[in-house]
Order: sequence, then structure tokens, then C-alpha cells
Amino acid sequence: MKATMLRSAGAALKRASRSTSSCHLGRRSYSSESQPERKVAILGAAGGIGQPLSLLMKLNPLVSSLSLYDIAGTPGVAADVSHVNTRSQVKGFVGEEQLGEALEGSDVVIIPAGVPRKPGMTRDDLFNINAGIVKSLCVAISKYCPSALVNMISNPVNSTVPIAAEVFKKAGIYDEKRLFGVTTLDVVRAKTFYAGKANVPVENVNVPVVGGHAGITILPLFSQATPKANLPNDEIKALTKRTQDGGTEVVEAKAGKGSATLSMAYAGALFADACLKGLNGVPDVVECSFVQSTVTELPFFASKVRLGKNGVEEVLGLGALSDFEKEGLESLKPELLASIQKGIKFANQ
Ligand SMILES: NC(=O)C1=CN([C@@H]2O[C@H](COP(=O)(O)OP(=O)(O)OC[C@H]3O[C@@H](n4cnc5c(N)ncnc54)[C@H](O)[C@@H]3O)[C@@H](O)[C@H]2O)C=CC1
Ligand SMILES: O=C([O-])CC(=O)C(=O)O
Repeated sequence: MKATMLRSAGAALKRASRSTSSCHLGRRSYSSESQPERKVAILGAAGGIGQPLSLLMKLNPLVSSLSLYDIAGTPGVAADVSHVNTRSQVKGFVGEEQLGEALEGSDVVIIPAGVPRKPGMTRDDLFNINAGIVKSLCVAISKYCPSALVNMISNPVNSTVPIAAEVFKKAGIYDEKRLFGVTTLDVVRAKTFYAGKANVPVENVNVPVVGGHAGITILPLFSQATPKANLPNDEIKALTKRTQDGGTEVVEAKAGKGSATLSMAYAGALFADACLKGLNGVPDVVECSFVQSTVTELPFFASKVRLGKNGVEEVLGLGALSDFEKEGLESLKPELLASIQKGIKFANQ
């Protein structure tokens, strides 16, 4: 009975990693023996996101070495996760003096370190604490694994990604192809909410989400959603608002006990899997992500990105937008630009 349940959970994860956000991933499957060695480090691995994300990355056959770092608690998380019967070797690292070893040789570094929101807070209210945490972690990345792909989860993503870019520039190792703000959870939500309204199986749904990762800067493009459902305008507006407020919905439901952790771990695992597939040369791996961009006049912007052996292979354009989406795009620009500039200013202080 238990074995059957585990097998069907494993199959569901595999199906999800074949059909993730707005875009489709490579459909071939590989056995772990034929995969290259890949080290993934998770910084903030003992946290609400970090723990389930550590488990999900342990389940990923593309990972050969899993490095779990936090300021406390990682020996326990690593011992626990390490007993799972998959390919990767798991090691826990705790405290700044072990950060270098945790990072050395990493192909992908995932950062869910920092404080989460409580009801009534915006993501920007986390800036004062999280900006410093992200800055110091990125200084260490510059030193110990300068060519890793960095998946930034810590909020406010609209500012923490520009902070990382500035730190990497100062260290002389910045490569815009290797820095990603993780916005996959917005896509995950848009897909779920759309599937519910359109009454279609969520596994078949694709919805690109562009812009940034906070409130109105999150812009789902339901006009490009597939399968087509011809939903009326008021329903599209409601779906857009629900996607933009998805994080707040969870923060309020958790009533002071943090923000999305489980769905974020799922989304973070999907995005890291896409990065690993790209590194391994799987063709046509496309995901939405907040990256350095020329898609609009803003220096960073989330849109569909093709992933490859060096990280970003191509930042894809927005495609045709509805009038409602065009309006949304113009309205989000001032807030997104201010958040980007705030990050850049902080990093250069
Ligand atoms: N990008 C996205 O879509 C999402 C982002 N988030 C963000 O992810 C972050 C983490 O959220 P949770 O896991 O719920 O928080 P949490 O408080 O449960 O875990 C954060 C972990 O970071 C660790 N940490 C703090 N300073 C550190 C440092 N200098 N080095 C390494 N680790 C450090 C803490 O010890 C803790 O274990 C928050 O900023 C949250 O807003 C949350 C959900 C979605
Ligand atoms: O809402 C938050 O604070 C966490 C987050 O980014 C999300 O769930 O999208």
C-alpha cells in the first residue's frame, strides 16, 4: 500500500518536471547513471522552504552532490534527507566558516535564505534584513563558485536579484546568463487558478507570467494561456488579481507563521531542475524567470527564458498582449524600476 503511494507520488513529480510553468521542458528521460556529476547547494536549507526543497532536490536524479547550508540546523536536515534512496550524496554545512566548502564546485546555488512576511507586510518590508543576507551570500558565491547558476528565491526578488548582480560585478565575475530570480511560483499559481476556472486538467495548462515578483509587478498573460478557454474579461481580471495576491493569500492563511513554503519548494525544485537540464544540454528548456533583460526598458524583467549549457541561452519576448495586459505592463514599470534601483543602490553603498 505504502509502496504504491510512494510510486504514484514519484510519478506525479516526474510528470510535473516534464510539464512545468508556461513552457515545456525536454521530454526525454534519462537514467542517473548516464548523467554528469552536478553539485547543487541550498543556502537557507534549514528553513520553511529550505527543508522541503532539500528533499525535492534529493529526489532529483540529475543531482550527484547536495550541499545544505544554513546558519543553524543543517546537520539535522542533512542527516535526515541523506537516508533517502537516491543518487546524490548529501552534506550539511553550518555557520559562515563552512560556507566556502558548502559552495565550492557548485553548478547551481539556490538561495531561500532570509525572513518571510507576516500578515500586513509587503515583500519590500523584508528588504532591510534580506538585502544584507543576500549580499553576503553573493560575496561568498563570487569567491567559491563564481560560475554557478544562481537561483534567487529570497524576497524582495525585484531587489535581491539586482543586489546579486552588483555584488558579482564588483567581484568581476558577473555573467547575466547565470543569475535568475525565481518567479516559478507565480506561474504555478497562474496555472492552478486558470485550470480551475477553465475546467481543464492543470497538467495541460501553460501560462506565461512576466514582470517581477511582487503585487502588480506580477503580470500573468492569460491571453496566451493554453488550452484556450475564452474566459470573460471579468474572470481574467479576477484571475490576474488572485495570481498577483497569491503570496498574500498564503501569508494571511498562515496567520503569522510565515509565507508559502511547500508550494515554493515545489516551484524552486522545478526551476532548479530546468537549470540542470539546460546545463546538461537538454534542448528546448524554457521557463519564466526574472533576469537581466532588454525585453522592456527595465534592466531586469521576468519573461520566458530559454536555458542552456551556460544558463540563459535566450530571453524570449512578450508576444502579443491584450489591452488589459498592455495596461498592466505600463502600470507595473514604475514600481519594478524603483525596486531594482533600490537594490542597486544598496549593493553599492
Ligand atoms: N521567490 C518566491 O516566489 C518566494 C520567496 N520567498 C522568500 O524566501 C525566503 C525564505 O522563506 P522561508 O523559508 O519561509 O523562511 P524561513 O525563516 O523559514 O527560513 C529562512 C532560512 O534562512 C536562514 N538564514 C538566515 N540568514 C541566513 C544566512 N546568512 N545564511 C544562510 N541562511 C540564512 C534561516 O536560518 C532560515 O533557516 C523569504 O525571504 C521569503 O519571502 C517565499 C516564498 C516564495
Ligand atoms: O508572499 C510572500 O511573501 C512569499 C512569496 O514571495 C510568494 O508566496 O509568492
